[in-house]
Amino acid sequence: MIRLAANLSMLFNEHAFLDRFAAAASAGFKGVEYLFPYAFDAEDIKHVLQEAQVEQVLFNLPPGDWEAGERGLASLPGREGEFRDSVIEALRYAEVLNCPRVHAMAGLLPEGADAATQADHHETYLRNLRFAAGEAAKTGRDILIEPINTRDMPGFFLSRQAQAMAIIEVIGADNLKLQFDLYHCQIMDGDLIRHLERQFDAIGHIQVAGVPERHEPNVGEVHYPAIFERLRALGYTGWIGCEYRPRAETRAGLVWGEPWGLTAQG
Ligand SMILES: O=C(O)C(=O)[C@@H](O)CO
Ligand SMILES: [Mg+2]
Repeated sequence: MIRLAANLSMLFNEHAFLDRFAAAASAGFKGVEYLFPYAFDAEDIKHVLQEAQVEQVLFNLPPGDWEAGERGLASLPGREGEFRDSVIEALRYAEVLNCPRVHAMAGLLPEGADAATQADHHETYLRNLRFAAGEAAKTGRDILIEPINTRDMPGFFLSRQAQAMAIIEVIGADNLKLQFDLYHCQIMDGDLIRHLERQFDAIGHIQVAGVPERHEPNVGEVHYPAIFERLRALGYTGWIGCEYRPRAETRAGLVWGEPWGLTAQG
């Protein structure tokens, strides 16, 4: 069964944030995800989720100073206290929103980072992810890590699928999983279906977008019907987050999703 979630940081931006939940539901989405809930009271978001009858499927931990260019704290040496606070805060929202998983963004390496600095980030990342997985396990939630392409996010610490899989393996926590974003994988690693098959057991969430412009999935070089078919054959029962920038009005561009229950006409 293909279950599609609307990424409300990118889709339905024609509406104010709290109105995007109903807009997504009326287009056929059963779940929603977005970057961050923290500018809103958790109870207010819970209310719009319930009104729209959609599930909250994912959001990110507080990422540090986003406006100043920070992109997560999980691998940043010296920021461990802030990272721990971010885990607690995200899990507090997850509890209210009944969200089973949260994404811990890795953060950026300093420009020109030498091998010692990279090793320091790696060790910090491992320690922080162990802490996060331990805290999340207390309420039965998953922590996700996502390789992100370094064209969009230069310096992002976690950029390759193999790196993420090695980290998941070395930590060995059942609730530390891969956020498999096919858009990033296509740019950095390619070979999407083989990655999907090899990594299947580690996948906690999937995201899609057209490549290379990050528009609708039917625009660009990736043939998503073949990927959705393989997911179905593999027995994937998780969510697929639609994390792309619509070329024009969100609803008009949903034609690509009609075979999977979305409706392009309002
Ligand atoms: O950019 C992406 O891709 C995401 O999934 C965001 O949550 C940033 O990690
Ligand atoms: Mg993503």
